[in-house]
Amino acid sequence: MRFQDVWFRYDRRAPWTLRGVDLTLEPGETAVVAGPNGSGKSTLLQLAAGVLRPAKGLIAERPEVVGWVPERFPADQPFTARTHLRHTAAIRGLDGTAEIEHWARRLHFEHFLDVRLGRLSKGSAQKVGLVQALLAPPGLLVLDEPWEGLDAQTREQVPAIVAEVVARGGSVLVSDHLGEVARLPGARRWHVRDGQVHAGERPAAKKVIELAVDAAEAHETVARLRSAGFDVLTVRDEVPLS
Ligand SMILES: Nc1ncnc2c1ncn2[C@@H]1O[C@H](COP(=O)(O)OP(=O)(O)OP(=O)(O)O)[C@@H](O)[C@H]1O
Repeated sequence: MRFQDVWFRYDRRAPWTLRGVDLTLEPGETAVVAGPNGSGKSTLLQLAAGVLRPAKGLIAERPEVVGWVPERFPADQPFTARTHLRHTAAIRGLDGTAEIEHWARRLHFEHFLDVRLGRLSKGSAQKVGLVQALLAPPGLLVLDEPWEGLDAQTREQVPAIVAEVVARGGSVLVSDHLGEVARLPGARRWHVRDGQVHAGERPAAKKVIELAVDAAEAHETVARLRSAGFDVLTVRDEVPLS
């Protein structure tokens, strides 16, 4: 996907939010959008997702299936989570039953599938917001502050979900306030400031090494690895081989 000299403002008399943005996101690439509050991160993501249109310029080669997870999932709808997800699947040309069950199991929300969206907590609604973007494998996944509002268990899943989209050749664009970038190995950084976007270098290819330590030493080992400059991605209990 390519941004070609993209300009955007919310109103014809308003100042430009973004000016002359030129960017490329390759298939299989992840970019993390950073920048001060109000700099235009969400605006950039909405342009990428096709939710907003540029006033000038062009966004070329946007993949056909775009999964868009807004910062706040609009939960004021008269549907249950299941009905909402079924509608979304139908728009994608899918039956969706198997996909909805898969994601409800994986993100632990089978118990509220038949609860109306308006009655869900913010975090629960965010899960539905995440899943509606994943029912059909996205060629582009756009995540606006994906860690915000999600419970810890679901947050742990975000890097794995991103990795799965990328492994299928999809691209991922994610904004990040909470400094969780380190958990997305290989991600590029796009910095938004004063209406312009500066793309950082493509990071060198990395390998992920799994290692096991005694539970009592886990905390200290993580601290030692981090202080030595390594990105510690996950810490989990050992799953015994069956
Ligand atoms: N719907 C809108 N109508 C008018 N102005 C808007 C609208 N949405 C955002 N803006 C303005 O556009 C600018 C960029 O907003 P945007 O939400 O893209 O920034 P952001 O970097 O994502 O901010 P934050 O870090 O606070 O989420 C801000 O000045 C904001 O007030």
